[in-house]
Amino acid sequence: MAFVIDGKEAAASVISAVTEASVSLEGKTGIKPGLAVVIVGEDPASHAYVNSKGKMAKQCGFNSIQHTLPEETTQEELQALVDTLNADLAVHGILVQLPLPKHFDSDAIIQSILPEKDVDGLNIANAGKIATGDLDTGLISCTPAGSMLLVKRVHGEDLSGLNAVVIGRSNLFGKPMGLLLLAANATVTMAHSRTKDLASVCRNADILVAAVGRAEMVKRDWVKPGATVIDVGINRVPAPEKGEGKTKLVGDVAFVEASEVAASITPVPGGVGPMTIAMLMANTVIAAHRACSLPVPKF
Ligand SMILES: Nc1nc2c(c(=O)[nH]1)N[C@@H](CN(C=O)c1ccc(C(=O)N[C@@H](CCC(=O)O)C(=O)O)cc1)CN2
Repeated sequence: MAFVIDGKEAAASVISAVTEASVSLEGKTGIKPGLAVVIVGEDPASHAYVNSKGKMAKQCGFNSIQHTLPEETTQEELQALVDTLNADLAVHGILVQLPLPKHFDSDAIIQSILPEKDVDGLNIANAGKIATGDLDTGLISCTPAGSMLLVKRVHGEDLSGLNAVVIGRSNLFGKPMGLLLLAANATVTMAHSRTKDLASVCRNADILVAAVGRAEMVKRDWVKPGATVIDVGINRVPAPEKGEGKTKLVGDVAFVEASEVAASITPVPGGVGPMTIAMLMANTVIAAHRACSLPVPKF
């Protein structure tokens, strides 16, 4: 059976280092890292994530600011809020919770966040830095950064000689994840819905990263014996075994089957998910250090 990579424990250790850096920054400068989280509309899952971010920010000693806007907010109103937060010197990190309601041009909003405050790492300037191999001066998007931290816990910093396959090519995850694996010297294949014989491509992976958004799509025979499997999927599916109408979370990997073949694997829940919020806190404390012209902590 595979070793289960504990994302909660890894996230707790990042949070403890972030808290130490935040307390030390405040001690030196009197400045607390400021994180502004903006949410528009009523989506309950998004509200739950935003509440967790607010709680975690407070736990890290940050100044946590939440802006909750109604569903009928216009593009111009949201843009005006982002512009105000961009200009606010007490705000070091800005995050707009996604997805935004359908009437928004999300990309225009995300791209208008100042790159140095873009703690989600979704801005073209930050994405471009990863693409050019500069991992030190920008902000790296949280889920890929957290996934890499878990990969490095297993394999160390240098992935030379290892084949990595990323299933999924989104701007939010797949592309930056592929680039981070490449920057760590892995030989990277980006696979997606149009890839021919996906199962055999995946079977070649020493590191298999699944981000397809389809419940338990990656089966036992997709996994190379001894591989490391990182499951980025969060899918809510019916769980009749828990009672009528009940649901449960599963990843993009059939966990039990894959665990019989892999050497290490992340669970869902409790794997990559908690790392997303931990890396958001890490990016905020990094942004605050840069704003104070102090050397940035490493996580
Ligand atoms: N602006 C952003 N929007 C969204 C992001 C993001 O990174 N930035 N990611 C997701 C949602 N998300 C954070 O916002 C997020 C999703 C899941 C988890 C998590 O810890 N999941 C747990 C399970 C939680 C549960 O029981 O429901 C786990 O996997 O263990 C954290 C953050 C979309 N929007």
